[in-house]
Amino acid sequence: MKINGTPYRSVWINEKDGWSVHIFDQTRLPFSLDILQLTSAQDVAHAIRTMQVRGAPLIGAVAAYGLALALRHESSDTAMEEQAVMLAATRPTAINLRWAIDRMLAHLRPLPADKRVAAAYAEAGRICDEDAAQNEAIGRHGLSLIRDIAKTKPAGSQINLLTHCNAGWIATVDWGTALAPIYMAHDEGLNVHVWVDETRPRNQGAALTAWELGSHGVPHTVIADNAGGHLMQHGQVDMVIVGTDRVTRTGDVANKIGTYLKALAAQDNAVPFWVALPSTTIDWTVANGVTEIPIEERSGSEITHISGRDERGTLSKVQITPDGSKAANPAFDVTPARLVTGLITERGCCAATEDGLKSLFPEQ
Ligand SMILES: CSC[C@H]1O[C@H](OP(=O)(O)O)[C@H](O)[C@@H]1O
Repeated sequence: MKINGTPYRSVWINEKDGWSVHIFDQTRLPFSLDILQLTSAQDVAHAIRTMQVRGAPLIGAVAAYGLALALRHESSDTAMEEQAVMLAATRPTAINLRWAIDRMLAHLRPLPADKRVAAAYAEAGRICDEDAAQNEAIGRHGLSLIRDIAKTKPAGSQINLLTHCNAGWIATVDWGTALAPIYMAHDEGLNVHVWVDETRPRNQGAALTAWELGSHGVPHTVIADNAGGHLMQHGQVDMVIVGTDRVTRTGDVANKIGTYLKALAAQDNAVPFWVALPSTTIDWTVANGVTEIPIEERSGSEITHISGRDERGTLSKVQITPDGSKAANPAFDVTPARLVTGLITERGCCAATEDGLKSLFPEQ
């Protein structure tokens, strides 16, 4: 996507040296656009753990380059396996991370050690190109849903969408998942408006989705996480569209904490609840999301403290809870398939069911 007219992806190889990896430091957005140069697998692991880089497809792509960086240092079998385990362990919920590492290992294990570095960069590049193409396709399929909503409303009236967290281009290599259809609808002239859940505690909505939509000129309103149900009760939401970190073969959806509550409110108000995902986010080995998907528990300090820009324009962090108060911070929840209207994938839309997914992915 473009930033001030310049096209960017959210991960790229430094053209000056041809091997170091560039990402945006997403913990500094929306107030500062800082490019981070990653030169080792340890740099990549730190960036993923601290959420300088985040978003299910993107952490998979960056971890793939992390393995390439590791192989530049040492390309033996033992070193490669050890670094792969280290990178895969950086965050537990998004299946894309495991998927990307497994794909890299399957490609690299058969190769002699002296061929692995070049092959790793090439495969990581393919992972990036495929993600961007898949998300563009998700955009086209999701666009048809938004067009259908437009047909049910008076010509030109506002189409109100609600999204949770950030599933935009900066959560992927390009285009995004939940936001891709929104960008395309806006670009073709549909009158879309987005309710942006702030998405406590890391505020990916308030900081990242709002920044993305504002940069692209898409009308949007940031709301408290707890406001969505009220808006749905008052007919202010035509469709909920979110991303995901892992979808089971039966259609259960793991996503940022709070998604489940939005799905409950959507069902109670007969608001369509759609989930956008590339097939790299499907975990075909898991049937029951609630009992089988590992939920990341992050530091309580993300609850007790909040970051932002103060009145002097300085990025700072302040405490918002009393000294000594405990905090619990599950980072994801699982929305049962029964609450999901449908899934938007690169191959089209389907029901959030095993048959629905198999209809699009019969090879599985
Ligand atoms: C397109 S995947 C976006 C997905 O990833 C986010 O999690 P995090 O910001 O913790 O990496 C969130 O669950 C989004 O829906």
